[in-house]
Amino acid sequence: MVDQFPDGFLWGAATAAHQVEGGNVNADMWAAEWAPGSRFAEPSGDACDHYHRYPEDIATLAGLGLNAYRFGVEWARIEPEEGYFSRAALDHYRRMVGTCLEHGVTPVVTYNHFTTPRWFAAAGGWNGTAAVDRFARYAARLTEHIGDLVPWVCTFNEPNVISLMVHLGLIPAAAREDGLGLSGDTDSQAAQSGGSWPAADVAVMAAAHRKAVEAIKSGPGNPAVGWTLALIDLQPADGGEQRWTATRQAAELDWLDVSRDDDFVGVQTYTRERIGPDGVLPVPEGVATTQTGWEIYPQALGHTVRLAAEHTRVPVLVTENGIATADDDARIAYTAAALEGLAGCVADGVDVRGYLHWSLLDNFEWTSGFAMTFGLIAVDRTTFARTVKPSARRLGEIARAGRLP
Ligand SMILES: O=C(O)[C@H](O)[C@@H](O)[C@H](O)[C@H](O)CO
Repeated sequence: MVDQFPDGFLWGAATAAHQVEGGNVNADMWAAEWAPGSRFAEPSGDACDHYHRYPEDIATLAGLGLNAYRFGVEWARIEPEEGYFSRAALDHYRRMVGTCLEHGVTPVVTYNHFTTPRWFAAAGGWNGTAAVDRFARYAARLTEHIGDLVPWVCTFNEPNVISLMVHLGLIPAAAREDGLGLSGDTDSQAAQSGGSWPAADVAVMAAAHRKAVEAIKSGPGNPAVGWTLALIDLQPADGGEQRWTATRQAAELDWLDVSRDDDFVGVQTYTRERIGPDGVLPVPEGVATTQTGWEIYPQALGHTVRLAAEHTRVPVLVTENGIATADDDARIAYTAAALEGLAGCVADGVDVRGYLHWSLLDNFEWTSGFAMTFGLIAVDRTTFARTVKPSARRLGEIARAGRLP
């Protein structure tokens, strides 16, 4: 069994601003959580209060033996009103980066993880005329303030997520048109779940990404820049070859094409979907699934990392991988099997730079609320007290050893 990882490999965990910080009142998503008929199981509210407790959480991550932390910056805090940039918020995120560096933890910073300021969503979101310039201006202003300290920047988290859900038939094609801007079209599922999720059109998101990369590259520091992609391990089932080819091309390969001009591609994988002639096949009876109803299929990661590397020819960073479960032994087994697949990639010469587990904390899983527990650390929903799970210690041991047990 191959089990070795290269020196300097990034071992860590990931979070997103809206899912852990709390009190994100200027975000489009916040409004949608409280809207009548909202699709959210519950509002994010204080989430994990990470906005205040990040020093403790980063210290815990470092104490476990992990050396990297992927977190998101909340645009709605940085630019609560169009053209007005909050110095206090910029300073907050510079302190977060500083806290990572103090603990010898490499910060991997995501500039946009689904949520946007209300004013941006109200202006049509990603299909709004000035979306590209607005995002680039925000990226430039943020880079000016933290760029000198940040070695890894993800412009977008899963810009292909809506495209993937549309092509897998998980949300209505209508989402393709309105780009989930606040078009007032409350019928479309995603519109009810609020805000401006990424546009389904790769060209729209690629344009915003490319202009942001230029802004970041012309700022202080010399970060590696890329975006992260939701890569489900799509597999053709009997008679599904044609549909599989079309789905993979539109929802994954077209987006990977964009990464060819980047410093790296962030791979985010949890499971597989089998594509039959009429679409996604249900998980067979008796096959183990997660709290989210996904098949427990850790082998998916090795498959998608190989796909991303072969298709882009750029280094791969695993920016998300994990399992929603209350059974922490299942999390330990899942992570070990996923890492085995990743070690196989490394042994075959695939340029993999790191593994960031989703998630550092049990957190706000969007419309599912807090019921889905992906965390290496449990969070008491009343006191916010943190409890480190055995899976966190196990990942720390693997990180320290740089190899699988
Ligand atoms: O994929 C996403 O939607 C995000 O990147 C995360 O925000 C999720 O919480 C995670 O993937 C588990 O679903």
